[in-house]
Amino acid sequence: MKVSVLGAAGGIGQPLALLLKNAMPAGSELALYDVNPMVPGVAADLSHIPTPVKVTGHGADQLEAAMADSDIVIIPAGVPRKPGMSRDDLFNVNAGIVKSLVETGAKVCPNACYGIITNPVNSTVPIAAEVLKKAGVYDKRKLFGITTLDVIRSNTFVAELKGLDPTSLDIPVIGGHSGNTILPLLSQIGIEFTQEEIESLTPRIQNAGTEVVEAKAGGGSATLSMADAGARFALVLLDALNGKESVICTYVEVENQPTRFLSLPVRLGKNGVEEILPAGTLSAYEQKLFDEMLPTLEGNIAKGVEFANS
Ligand SMILES: NC(=O)C1=CN([C@@H]2O[C@H](COP(=O)(O)OP(=O)(O)OC[C@H]3O[C@@H](n4cnc5c(N)ncnc54)[C@H](O)[C@@H]3O)[C@@H](O)[C@H]2O)C=CC1
Ligand SMILES: O=C([O-])CC(=O)C(=O)O
Repeated sequence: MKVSVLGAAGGIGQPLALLLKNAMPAGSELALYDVNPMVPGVAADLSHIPTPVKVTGHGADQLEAAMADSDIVIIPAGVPRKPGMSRDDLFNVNAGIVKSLVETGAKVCPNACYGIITNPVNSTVPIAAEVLKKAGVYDKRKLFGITTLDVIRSNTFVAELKGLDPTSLDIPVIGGHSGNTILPLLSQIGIEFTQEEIESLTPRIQNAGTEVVEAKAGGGSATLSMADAGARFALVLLDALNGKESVICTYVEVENQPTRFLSLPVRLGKNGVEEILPAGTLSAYEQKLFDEMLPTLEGNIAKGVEFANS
């Protein structure tokens, strides 16, 4: 299988490529693309690690070669937030980047699965969907917004609070990937919380990205934890394409839901999305937050669709 990473010289791209180089199955290929001219050097650097994964580096004018025949395309290309910015403030720059990358993918890897990391994810995934649709190659089973970081943060924060092993947790997080659209379902994991604990954990999870942006003080947003989350997602998807199914929360096109795109638990298999699972029963608190965030998510989706079709 071939995985391409677009934006591979960046803060997320480099550690993500490292994690993939060390964990992808023997015989697979990792193609790294970036507009930053150092990307062949990132590939040369990684290629010295003795794992049976071939790494290639592709500079600005080699996007087609990087993406050609990819089975999975992971996109962290674009600008990150600085303190005081919302993810939506990145739209003007990042929407065009995602649009043009996916336009090329539609030509050279029409059957690829896409994992979108570039923010604002709530809008960049609908952009990718519309671009692929226009090109006549859209398969909604193969387009994902990567929201795994929200899940691993939830696991970490709950484990810290309750003195548990974080690797024993897999907390469902539904909705989208920004502020109040991120909805962890703490009522579903068989752990007792006081309402006070829930009302402190939930906003901490929703604002965890901002916590990192502020702590980095102008130096960017989460890169290392996102690389870990991105690698987890890509490896689960690779396994699924190879026949080993898993369930993971991810932002996909859905049916019979209040919005066209939503993060839900999804069963991944050989064709990408095999089944979108129900969110299950929400507590009254979670249902209220879900209902309240819908207009924001709907607006983010509409903005992406409009941009892609303008
Ligand atoms: N989905 C999620 O949970 C998360 C998403 N993000 C998002 O990921 C994106 C990347 O973040 P970082 O890696 O920290 O930024 P960065 O600035 O360190 O790296 C971005 C890379 O993209 C490259 N790039 C820019 N335009 C490109 C193009 N047209 N084609 C290919 N490469 C291009 C840059 O040269 C740079 O190497 C941001 O939009 C950020 O908001 C960040 C953390 C979590
Ligand atoms: O907060 C940001 O801008 C980056 C991001 O999406 C996250 O860390 O969840």
